[in-house]
Amino acid sequence: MSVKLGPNRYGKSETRLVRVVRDGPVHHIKDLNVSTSLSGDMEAAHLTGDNAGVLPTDTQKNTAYAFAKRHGVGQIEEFALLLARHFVTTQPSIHHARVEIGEYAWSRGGPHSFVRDGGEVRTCVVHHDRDGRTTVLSGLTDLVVLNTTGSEFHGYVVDEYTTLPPTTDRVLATAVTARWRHTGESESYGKSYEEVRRCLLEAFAGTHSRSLQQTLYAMGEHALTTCPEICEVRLSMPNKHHFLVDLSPFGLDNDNEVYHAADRPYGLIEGSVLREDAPDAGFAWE
Ligand SMILES: O=c1[nH]c(=O)c2[nH]c(=O)[nH]c2[nH]1
Repeated sequence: MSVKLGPNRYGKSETRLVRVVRDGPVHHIKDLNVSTSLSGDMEAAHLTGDNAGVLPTDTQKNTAYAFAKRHGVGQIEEFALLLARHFVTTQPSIHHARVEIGEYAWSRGGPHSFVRDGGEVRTCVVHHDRDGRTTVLSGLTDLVVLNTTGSEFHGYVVDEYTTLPPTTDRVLATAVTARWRHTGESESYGKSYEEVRRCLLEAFAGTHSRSLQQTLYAMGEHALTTCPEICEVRLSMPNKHHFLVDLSPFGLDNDNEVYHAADRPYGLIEGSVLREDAPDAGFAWE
């Protein structure tokens, strides 16, 4: 039997990096989770154990720390691009770099004191290859949102297993994971991020929803029609079901007031919304 090496990549995942900038008595922090993944001439490493082309994952981690000191950490997309370009341009054996960063937000509690903001994480995924092709995704995870009305679900398929009652007024709640693709390299990733996030929230709150699918599309559409620098939005939204509790055993009615917030199972609604003329995504989503 004959076998061969298929697609492969390697790197250091989840390097936790905190950069403090000491501006006199006022300090600033950036709190990152950096994952690097490299690929290229790795046949020898896999087939014969020859590591001559392998940049150790430990070195990849060190590079992230050294770059945080040397270059500082601005927008996560820019830091990811810096690292990706460095690996590809300095190592002949490395043909492609993927750098993913999550940024945890902290609010100021004092000149040198900070309070972690909720569970929401800003994210990016950057690819760069030796032909100079670069792609940038920005995004967020765990943006938890809830509407107490303005959501219906009815008119769906009913078969012999359907028990779900139709509703014209329900709680709609989800934890949004969103990623959006930049058409080129952006001038201002920070401003772009704030604007896309604002659009997602505005559409979630402002859409009279007949399903989470319809809300998902409205969110992507609003971001794309407002932000010219992006061409595709991918959303993953668990339907965090809120079930009305039957209070009749206690002689109480329940007119959409008391719910059981179930954590599982949950519906998972996922989709992509893109411009008609969006350029080919290439390796952006890999
Ligand atoms: O918005 C919804 N979409 C569905 O596809 C679905 N399925 C379900 O049971 N509840 C819901 N809600």
